[in-house]
Amino acid sequence: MESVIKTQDLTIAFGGHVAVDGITVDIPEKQFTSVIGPNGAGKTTFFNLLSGQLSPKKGSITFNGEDITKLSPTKRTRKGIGRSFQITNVFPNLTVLENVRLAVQSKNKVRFQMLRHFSAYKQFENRAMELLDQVLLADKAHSLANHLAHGEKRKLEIAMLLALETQVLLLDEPTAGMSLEEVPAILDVIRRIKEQGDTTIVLIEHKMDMILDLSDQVLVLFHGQLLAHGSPEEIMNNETVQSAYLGGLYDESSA
Ligand SMILES: Nc1ncnc2c1ncn2[C@@H]1O[C@H](COP(=O)(O)OP(=O)(O)OP(=O)(O)O)[C@@H](O)[C@H]1O
Repeated sequence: MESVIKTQDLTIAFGGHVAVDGITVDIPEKQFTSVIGPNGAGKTTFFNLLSGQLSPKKGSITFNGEDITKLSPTKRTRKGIGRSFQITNVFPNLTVLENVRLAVQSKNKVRFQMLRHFSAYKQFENRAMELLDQVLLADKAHSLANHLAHGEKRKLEIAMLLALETQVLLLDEPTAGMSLEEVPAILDVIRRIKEQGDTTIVLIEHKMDMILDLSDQVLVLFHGQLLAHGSPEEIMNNETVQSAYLGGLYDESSA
């Protein structure tokens, strides 16, 4: 299987604290990779290194074989690594549909003047509607963005991210802060993207049932290091993982 992202000895420290410590890993193309680990394990920092928000102290990242270690977040997005909060340029006083249409336009690098052609405008709007359908938010297309509930805002972010049509999606706890009723809809959205089969998805999550259900590969971080990686079954049966982390977590979540 081809790797789309490879990291080599990726390391970053904040002060004396090594938050990501020598991570060497392959993210396979068109697969679903989850990143798990206890609080403070370095998951978000690892994402920040992949998306370019942070620069490593040591090590490298390649994307489709090209060294991107020194590229800015914007350049990485253009190359095909999309991360939801990078594009959270949600305009609160525009409608949901207008927000997604603007994201579609930005992907197509279309300036305002071109929109005088009604057909171009309509084409982008249709694409935006398709995306809203995909994230189960079509019924809110004409609501103002700032009138959305928290879970709906996360769906809008995902629609805007999908508008960029990046090869890789980095999703950092997409269900965080959601009410229990909102979670299944987001799960559904993520499952649909996975089932379409052309996107590489990397997900940080704490919800183990979600990870076991969706993942092809699981990376376990612990104190900034890659403790284990493998299929969900391999991870569940890995004794080191169980004693370091999963045992406690599972007891907690099934209690
Ligand atoms: N900008 C920063 N400055 C200083 N320390 C930081 C910074 N970002 C992260 N850290 C520290 O690095 C470590 C890893 O943090 P990180 O947020 O990556 O963990 P995480 O696995 O995503 O945790 P959580 O599950 O709680 O989100 C933590 O000890 C955190 O306090």
